[in-house]
Amino acid sequence: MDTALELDHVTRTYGRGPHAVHALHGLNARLYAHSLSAVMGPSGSGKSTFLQCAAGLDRPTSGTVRLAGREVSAMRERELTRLRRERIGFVFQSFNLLPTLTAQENVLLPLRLDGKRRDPVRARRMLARVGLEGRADARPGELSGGQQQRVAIARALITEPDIVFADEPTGALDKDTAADVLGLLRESVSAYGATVVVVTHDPAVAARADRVLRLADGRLAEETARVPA
Ligand SMILES: Nc1ncnc2c1ncn2[C@@H]1O[C@H](COP(=O)(O)OP(=O)(O)OP(=O)(O)O)[C@@H](O)[C@H]1O
Repeated sequence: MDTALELDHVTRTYGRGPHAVHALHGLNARLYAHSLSAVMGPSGSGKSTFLQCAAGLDRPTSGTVRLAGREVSAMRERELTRLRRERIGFVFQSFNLLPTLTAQENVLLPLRLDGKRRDPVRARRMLARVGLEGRADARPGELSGGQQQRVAIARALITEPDIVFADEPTGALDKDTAADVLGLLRESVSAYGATVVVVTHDPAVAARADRVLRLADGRLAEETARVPA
């Protein structure tokens, strides 16, 4: 199995002296390519900090983060911005679509920001893949929560990133819609070989993940791999 993401002795400390909080505390973790990993743990265990450091949105206080073999923790800001834009996809709990753009324009946004050719055929194909054939011209306000999250997933996948980070992607959805969205993330792994890391409180996500990493007090407390059926 190829390693997609490797965290080696990662510590992220907020504040100093007696008030210092170790959000991550010497965390060692490895996530594999072409699989769905869930990162879980109680509130305050370090999940958001893990995601921020892993995705190059924040820097560890010490330790190294390697994404697809490249040391993210050592990169300069410009290089990090490029890496996030080209090699990482993001999916958020609140969808984060631009309300004035159509579904198709939202999907094409990462390519537009990157100065790449905006290929509407590719966007429509991607929307069809996530079950939104025929809704390319709808604006987010005309779509349900589940459909908006599908657009967000299509947007995350359009650049064919090395890794997609999803932060509570089912958190704002009802149970059935959440199951659909989760099914779609699973399918992007099995059918298209995507690498997806979901940070979640939702046990239903963990149940369908290939691997579950449980954090406690900024450390890896437990790691379980799903036994193939
Ligand atoms: N900017 C910050 N300044 C100070 N302390 C912080 C900051 N961000 C996070 N922390 C602290 O670091 C610890 C880990 O926080 P983090 O948000 O990573 O946890 P989490 O597992 O994502 O929690 P939740 O499930 O509630 O979102 C907590 O004790 C939190 O209070």
